[in-house]
Amino acid sequence: MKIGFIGTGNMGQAILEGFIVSEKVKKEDIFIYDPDQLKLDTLIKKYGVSTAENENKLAESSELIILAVKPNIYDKILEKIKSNIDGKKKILTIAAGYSVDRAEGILGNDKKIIRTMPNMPAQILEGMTGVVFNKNITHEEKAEILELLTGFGGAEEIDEKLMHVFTSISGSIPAVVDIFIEALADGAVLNGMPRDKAYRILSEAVAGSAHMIGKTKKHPGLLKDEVCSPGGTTIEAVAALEKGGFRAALIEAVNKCTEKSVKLSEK
Ligand SMILES: NC(=O)C1=CN([C@@H]2O[C@H](COP(=O)(O)OP(=O)(O)OC[C@H]3O[C@@H](n4cnc5c(N)ncnc54)[C@H](OP(=O)(O)O)[C@@H]3O)[C@@H](O)[C@H]2O)C=CC1
Ligand SMILES: O=C(O)[C@@H]1CCC=N1
Repeated sequence: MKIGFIGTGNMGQAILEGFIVSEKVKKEDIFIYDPDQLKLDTLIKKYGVSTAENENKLAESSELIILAVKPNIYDKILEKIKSNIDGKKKILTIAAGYSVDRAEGILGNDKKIIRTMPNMPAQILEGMTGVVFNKNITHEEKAEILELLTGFGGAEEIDEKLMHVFTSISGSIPAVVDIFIEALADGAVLNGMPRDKAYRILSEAVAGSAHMIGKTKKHPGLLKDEVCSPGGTTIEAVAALEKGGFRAALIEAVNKCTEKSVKLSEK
């Protein structure tokens, strides 16, 4: 399948890298367009992909078009390329708060639209992508797209009304985890550990703890209890977090993030 990227910023590049590293897509089948020529030149050199003169040329030569620009220019770009989108091509969106309805409103409800919410670990094949298909995507096409997206991590079809909260707990979550690890490393540095060593240890310890939840299927509260020895070290950390409002801050973070996705969808 010929795949075109409109926009090769942070997320576009992460997906591009995911396709190449996973070998799900041949470099000859990838086209990219971005107004930043320097960015294009770097990516062409790095991945051996091709560029297109503009958004319309890219749409003409691609069967699947990935719109990887900021949400505020989605309408403009879709308007621009719509004459090149027939009933066979597929448009894949990745923007926060950009509904299937909105894309259909511009392209027509006879077009094939896939709304996704990927996340940055796609670039190391450990991404998580939420997917919504419009009614024009066939059963076979759904399987083909899910197979493509699982090349760079997990992918699952979700109900579109859950896409706002999915954005909070998957699309945006790398930033939350990054802050969490950075702050924990500050604590380690405070106690004399070199920062690079702390980051290396934390990335393993945090990944392992996260995998425990998925693999053991135990309740996270139970896993926490198993770590807290009576009168031991961990319960001191737990007490400090509760005192600092850690849980409330995280709940509010998910809530605010979800609200913002809703707001973006109302624009
Ligand atoms: N970053 C993330 O972790 C995630 C992002 N997303 C979604 O991905 C989308 C992109 O975000 P992100 O990658 O972070 O943003 P970036 O700003 O990093 O990337 C957007 C890219 O699009 C380029 N661009 C601007 N205008 C055009 C145009 N007319 N044609 C082609 N390219 C254009 C920009 O160039 P220039 O910089 O020169 O303007 C930039 O390179 C957003 O819709 C966001 O909601 C979804 C999940 C996770
Ligand atoms: O911050 C954003 O709006 C995008 C969507 C999810 C992650 N980054």
